[in-house]
Amino acid sequence: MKTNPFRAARAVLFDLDGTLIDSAPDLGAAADRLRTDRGLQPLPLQAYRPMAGAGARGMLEVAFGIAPDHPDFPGLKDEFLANYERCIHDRTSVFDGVPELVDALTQRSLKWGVVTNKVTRFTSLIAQRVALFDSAGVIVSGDSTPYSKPHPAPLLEAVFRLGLAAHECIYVGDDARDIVAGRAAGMSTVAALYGYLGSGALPQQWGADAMIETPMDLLNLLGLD
Ligand SMILES: O=C(O)COP(=O)(O)O
Repeated sequence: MKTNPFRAARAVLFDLDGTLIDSAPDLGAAADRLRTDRGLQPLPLQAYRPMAGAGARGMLEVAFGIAPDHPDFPGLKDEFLANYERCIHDRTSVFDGVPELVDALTQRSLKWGVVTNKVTRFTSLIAQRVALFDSAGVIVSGDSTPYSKPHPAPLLEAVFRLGLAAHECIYVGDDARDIVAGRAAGMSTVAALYGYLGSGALPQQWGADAMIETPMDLLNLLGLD
């Protein structure tokens, strides 16, 4: 009989923005500041929220409707990142249920970690300020390897640092690119439906092995509830 990969897991790796932390209010505020500094009307947080998982690219797309190939993009991106650094933890919170989930994993001797596309400059500020991350076995950022998700390299780096094999790990994320990366790395994947998902996303079509409505649903999947 085939082993259930969720029940045989030895570690759970998580995406950061939209999966462990609700950073959309600060990301949106940093982008909206660019608008108000230019005399434009502020936009509501709901406009920014679905795109918060796409970092600067997503926020500038909402604030100004521009893509990375636009000539103004690099300058606006630098200004956005400076704004974000100033407000990075003002309104950001850990999603309800995440601390309990992480406690349950560590109590059952499962390792856990973070694989994010956020660059180290910001990931480390958040890790320093949020106690949850003290028990993380590994934190891999978007610039920790030459590639970022959907490339599997950051996930494989996390697996290597944990001293495990990819098939012993689960990857949980709220974006199609998380599921693509997890599958390419040879992990079982879980789509976090409570996250940002991306505008107009159809997570049922991402090819994830499972979907969860809340962080604590993961315990049931792992057979730990
Ligand atoms: O900042 C980003 O690009 C998104 O970060 P994430 O991978 O934790 O969702």
